[in-house]
Amino acid sequence: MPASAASSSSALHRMLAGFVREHWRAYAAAGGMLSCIALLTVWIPRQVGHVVDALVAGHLQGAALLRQLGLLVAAGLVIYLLRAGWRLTLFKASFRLGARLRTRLYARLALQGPAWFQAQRTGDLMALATNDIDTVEQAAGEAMLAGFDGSQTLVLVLAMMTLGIDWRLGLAALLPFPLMGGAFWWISRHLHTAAQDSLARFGDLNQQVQESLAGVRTVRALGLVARSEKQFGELADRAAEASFRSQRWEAAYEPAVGMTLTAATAIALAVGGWLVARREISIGQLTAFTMYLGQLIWPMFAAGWVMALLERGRAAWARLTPVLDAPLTLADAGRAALPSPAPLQVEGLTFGFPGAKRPAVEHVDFGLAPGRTLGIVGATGAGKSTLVRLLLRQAEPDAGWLLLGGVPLPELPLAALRAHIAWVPQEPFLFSASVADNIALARPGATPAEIEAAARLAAVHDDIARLPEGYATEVGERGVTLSGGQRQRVAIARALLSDAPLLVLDDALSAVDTGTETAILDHLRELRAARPERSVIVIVIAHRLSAVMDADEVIVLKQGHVIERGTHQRLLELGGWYASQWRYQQIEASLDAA
Ligand SMILES: Nc1ncnc2c1ncn2[C@@H]1O[C@H](COP(=O)(O)OP(=O)(O)OP(=O)(O)O)[C@@H](O)[C@H]1O
Repeated sequence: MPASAASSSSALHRMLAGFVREHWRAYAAAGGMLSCIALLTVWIPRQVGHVVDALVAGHLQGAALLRQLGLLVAAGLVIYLLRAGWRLTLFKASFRLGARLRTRLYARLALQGPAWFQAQRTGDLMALATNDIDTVEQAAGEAMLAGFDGSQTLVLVLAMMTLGIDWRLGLAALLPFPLMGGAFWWISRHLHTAAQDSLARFGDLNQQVQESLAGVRTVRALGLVARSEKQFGELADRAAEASFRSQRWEAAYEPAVGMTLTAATAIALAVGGWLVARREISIGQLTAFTMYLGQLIWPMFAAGWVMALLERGRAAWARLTPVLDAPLTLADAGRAALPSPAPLQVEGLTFGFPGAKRPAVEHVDFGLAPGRTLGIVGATGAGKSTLVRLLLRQAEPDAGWLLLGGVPLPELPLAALRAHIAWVPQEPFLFSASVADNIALARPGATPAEIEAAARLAAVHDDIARLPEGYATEVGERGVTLSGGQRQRVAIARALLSDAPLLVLDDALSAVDTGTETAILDHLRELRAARPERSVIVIVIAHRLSAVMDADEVIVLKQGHVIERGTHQRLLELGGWYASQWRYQQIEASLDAA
């Protein structure tokens, strides 16, 4: 076995052992049921042997015969019930492992920053969350129990064959088995590599699906459908081939079992026939012996199956652990409580994306008291969204501080920080759910009246009322497609409903017209005037300066630096970038109106 396979195998075993220890009751219950099944299973041939011998000798008739047969049927029924019982008990536990791994993966992803995601492929991460975790789950469920069941059946059946019937016959029939062990070892080695390759190809295919779907409009518009189809076809073929190779190695277990058992049966009949002729064993005993041989099929198949499941589990675990154990780009160790109201303080903030020539923001300072509004403007690429990323702790600053309520952000629990901020990005995401559910996302218990009130504030109520089923209309991937401006306003309604004390509109009004923009900003102002005690901080990032003209302070960013700051009036007087941009936008607006 290659070194990597060996280390992934021991890592998988360690993880599974920990899980079994934790859920020992479920495993013990399932193991107990399997032991009863095994005992009953070996009892049946022995009983059949006695019945055959008694029939041959003419001792068994009438009610006694019926009773014996009834006992056999009852044993079959109990076996059936116990089999259903262990499956239910065990699979419940292994599904829990799958759910736990998915949660762990998800929690890990939530704590990684942009630099880490840049090095990952979305399709691969999706494959890990689905296919690879399913595979590990099978190793914790089917593989563990089939392994346990197979081994105990093997021990019991062998004991019955050698000690219960005749040890010479038992040993002779076992002669072909070491050959099968060798074949299993050889098949497993190849299966590990094939399984790893198959999982990786599935990841590639997933990645292509993800990219194709995300870029389907571009692909169509550029007339690249044929090229994209060809690429997809090639990856699908490769994934199918890799899966086939893995299945082929799995299938190789079966003939190895079949050939071994045929050889063992031939030897048993020859040696057994000789022993019967010498009257050292009875015909009934030979019958029972061949039945026992038949019962070895299950442990043999179980061994092949378990090996296949474990090899696939190891391959999947080897792909999962680098993601699960990747060093976090964001630590979530903060335990400080967030004071309320919490002013925001930004001091000497500097951050550069990995590999970038210059920082995206550099030495940025500003302070925002509760209840105040800050406008952030600047040319595209000036660093506006990067500031928000740092505020949401999607990335860590290289230097400087962000403090909320006087507490540096890393000292706050990440969940508390993110719950404190309602962030509306330029291209908000709507989930496949109703409009109402999308708005209520941040406050699932919100009443329809509260949802509607938020939609009115975001100036989207009338648009929603015109949808086929109003607020119940499904939107997102599987529903009605809303326009960019409608999506932005639904997201603003979602943010307003959340009641978070810090609202960030990150170019979130870019797709709405100036009239609607004014209406939303007026609503916001009225809302804050009506509830001054909430003292919400608002940060408005915009290209259109009309969106920030009422802010308490506006900062102008250029190449990551604050080049101008002040109120709208003060900036106009300054006669710099803001003033010329304002004049330009005024002319543009009057031309549009004309
Ligand atoms: N994920 C990233 N990786 C590397 N560089 C990035 C990344 N995101 C942004 N940048 C760079 O950081 C700088 C600031 O980008 P940012 O998105 O903050 O600008 P912005 O002012 O919000 O621009 P826009 O108005 O176009 O949204 C730009 O030079 C941009 O190219």
